[in-house]
Amino acid sequence: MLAKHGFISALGRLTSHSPSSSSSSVLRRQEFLVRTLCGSRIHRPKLIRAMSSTSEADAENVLRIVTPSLDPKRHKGQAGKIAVIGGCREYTGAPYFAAISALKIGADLSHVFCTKDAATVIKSYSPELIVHPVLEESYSISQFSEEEKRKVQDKVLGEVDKWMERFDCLVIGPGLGRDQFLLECVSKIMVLAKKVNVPFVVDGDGLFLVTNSIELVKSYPLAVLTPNVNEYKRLVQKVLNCEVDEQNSEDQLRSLAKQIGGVTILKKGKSDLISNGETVRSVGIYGSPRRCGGQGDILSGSVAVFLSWAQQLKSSPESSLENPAILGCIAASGLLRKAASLAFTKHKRSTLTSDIIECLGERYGFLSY
Ligand SMILES: NC(=O)C1=CN([C@@H]2O[C@H](COP(=O)(O)OP(=O)(O)OC[C@H]3O[C@@H](n4cnc5c(N)ncnc54)[C@H](O)[C@@H]3O)[C@@H](O)[C@H]2O)[C@@H](O)CC1
Ligand SMILES: Nc1ncnc2c1ncn2[C@@H]1O[C@H](COP(=O)(O)OP(=O)(O)OP(=O)(O)O)[C@@H](O)[C@H]1O
Ligand SMILES: [Mg+2]
Repeated sequence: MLAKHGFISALGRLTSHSPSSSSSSVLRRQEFLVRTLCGSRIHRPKLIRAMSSTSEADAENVLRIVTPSLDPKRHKGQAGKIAVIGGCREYTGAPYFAAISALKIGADLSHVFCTKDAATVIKSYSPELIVHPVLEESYSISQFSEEEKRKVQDKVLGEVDKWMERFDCLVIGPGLGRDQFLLECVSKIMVLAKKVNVPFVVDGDGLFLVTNSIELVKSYPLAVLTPNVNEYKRLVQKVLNCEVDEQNSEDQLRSLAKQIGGVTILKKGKSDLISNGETVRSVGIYGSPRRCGGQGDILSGSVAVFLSWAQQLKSSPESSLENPAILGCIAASGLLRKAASLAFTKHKRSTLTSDIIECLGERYGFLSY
């Protein structure tokens, strides 16, 4: 055990000091990753069998592998450009939490595409975020003819489209609201993202949209859904046509992900469960007993960053073991839980989402170099 830890930390140091762009570094990271996820020196077929059953992921080591080194040769943007699609009249906290978490973890740029009403509020929370006041809700166009509404929709899509290819990952849904006109625009934004293979994490009201139009994500391997208990229940009812079965939650999650064509689903709960329809992994690190709103938003922003970092590790099409979406989910869940635990030791029952965000860097400090 200790010997394995020694080996792991030695290899961790090795990878974190070498330029992440070099192929030997990437190969070392992958070799390390395979060992970390599945135990040391296991042959490939055995490895694949090990991945196909539910097991507790070693989140801390996945975090270490996925995180790129802070290499002075890298330029702004290489550590990740994330965009959150969300923020409306009612909700300005959720998109802020998701977007600022992405920056706190180490992304270089974090954008928010929201409604005009939400934009000034979100900008005032933080000068770090790039905020685009481009989305429209029905109330602002209620006097418009159908033709004029179509023009507004085209304009919204044009505003997002000109940025789309620059993003490494989108987070669709935190604080989006459920306005029909706005959700129609967001459906089209998802189609644009799929066209250029930009991964996306769907959360909050994005899941409301997707549950009612499952074809938006079906068979898109770069889609990650992060449902909470209510959102999961609605997905199961809609897609599997049954109720949530807590006795067989792993099998049910696997079936759900398979039925949606192999998307990755992170089911949030006491233990977070992650599946892409084949393997099921869990992250049960002790977090915090506080269930204040906004923790799921931290998670969705974090998954986006870790997923895009994990994608940089991928070297060959046959390396199916290193599914970046699953790795991204494991890393994000592990980090959030550890940060929540640290925040709770400081603030106890007063712990708020912003306290947990403050702890992301602190908990992550040991990986920062
Ligand atoms: N500070 C903020 O701006 C926050 C905004 N949030 C946003 O709020 C929006 C809604 O997210 P929630 O997590 O609250 O959504 P949920 O669907 O989990 O819950 C919404 C509310 O409706 C209730 N509810 C859910 N399903 C129900 C049902 N079938 N019958 C009756 N009541 C039901 C829930 O108990 C909850 O109070 C999302 O856009 C989310 O991102 C949250 O992320 C929390 C923080
Ligand atoms: N019962 C629980 N015990 C321990 N941790 C939990 C529990 N439920 C959720 N969590 C943790 O909190 C994180 C956020 O999950 P939660 O269910 O609160 O999301 P959410 O409802 O979408 O949050 P938000 O308020 O941001 O919308 C999860 O990743 C999980 O790690
Ligand atoms: Mg949520």
